[in-house]
Amino acid sequence: MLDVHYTFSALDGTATLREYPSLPRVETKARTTQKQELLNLQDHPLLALDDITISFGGVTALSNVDLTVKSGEIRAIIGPNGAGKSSLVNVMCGLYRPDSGRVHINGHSFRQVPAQKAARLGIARTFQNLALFKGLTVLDNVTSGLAFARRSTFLGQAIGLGRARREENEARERAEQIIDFLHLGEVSGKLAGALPYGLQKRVELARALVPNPQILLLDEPMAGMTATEKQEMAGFVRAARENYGTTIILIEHDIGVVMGLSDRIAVLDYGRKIADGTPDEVRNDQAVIDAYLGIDREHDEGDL
Ligand SMILES: Nc1ncnc2c1ncn2[C@@H]1O[C@H](COP(=O)(O)OP(=O)(O)OP(=O)(O)O)[C@@H](O)[C@H]1O
Repeated sequence: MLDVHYTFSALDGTATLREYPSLPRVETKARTTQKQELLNLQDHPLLALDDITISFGGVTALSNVDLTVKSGEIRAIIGPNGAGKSSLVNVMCGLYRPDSGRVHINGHSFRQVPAQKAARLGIARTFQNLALFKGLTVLDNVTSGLAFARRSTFLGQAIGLGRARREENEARERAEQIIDFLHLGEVSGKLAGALPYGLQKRVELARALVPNPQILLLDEPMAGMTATEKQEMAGFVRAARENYGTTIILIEHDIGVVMGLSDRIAVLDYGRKIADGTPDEVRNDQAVIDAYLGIDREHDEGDL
């Protein structure tokens, strides 16, 4: 059962023990070396963002953001609307090129992650808005998640011979396994577009899981769901980590779900990372409380 209980009652103003202290801003080599040492201390994170800044016109969506993601953890990114969460995920998967900073994935370092190679780097993602093939069955949608992993040529696939036929069968088998895993067996032959919204979101999760990604980016996987659907989805996300060892990075607005599901949470506000730590650390962080409640500290000394 998920712990989805979250209140602001534990506001005792305790200073947050950040897991990774922020580094003094020292330019050039000294800073790079310090950063490297810090990264090494963190169990060799599977993914690390190093000093990412990106602007759109006059809007700075992300400002000097650092983030590490350890192998096998469930890592949430939260923050008010417009805080920069989607931009951060778009930088991780190569949709956005930051103005400065670097992305480190599994020993590779990029200014811009090559989006077309994201699958080969072990990254899969889901989108904020559903992006299913509504006129295809659930099974076909889930199988399509392996399209980039297959090695046979388009012509070979079209005429269904040799390696292409074998890959097709393997893809179906793998899709069926994931469909069972996510309890979608009963709707496997139905058109995705005809399913209730909550199930469509689960089909999206299935399609993202089918290539067995090392890192799964979930952009608001529970948006628009009922409380029960959210709990089910949270259970499946956790099960994916337990069963397949998938490292999960998720953006989610429902703080209760995030607190119960995540190992560590990074909080963004106006493009800056204002807190980073365990759910308990973040829950008690005054900057986080202020960001969410919109408190102006100079003018509000009273109790909450
Ligand atoms: N492609 C883009 N073009 C122009 N502005 C953008 C683009 N992507 C993001 N932004 C701007 O960057 C800022 C951060 O947006 P982003 O979508 O990353 O925030 P968010 O935290 O995901 O917000 P929400 O919770 O509302 O989805 C916003 O001001 C947004 O308008």
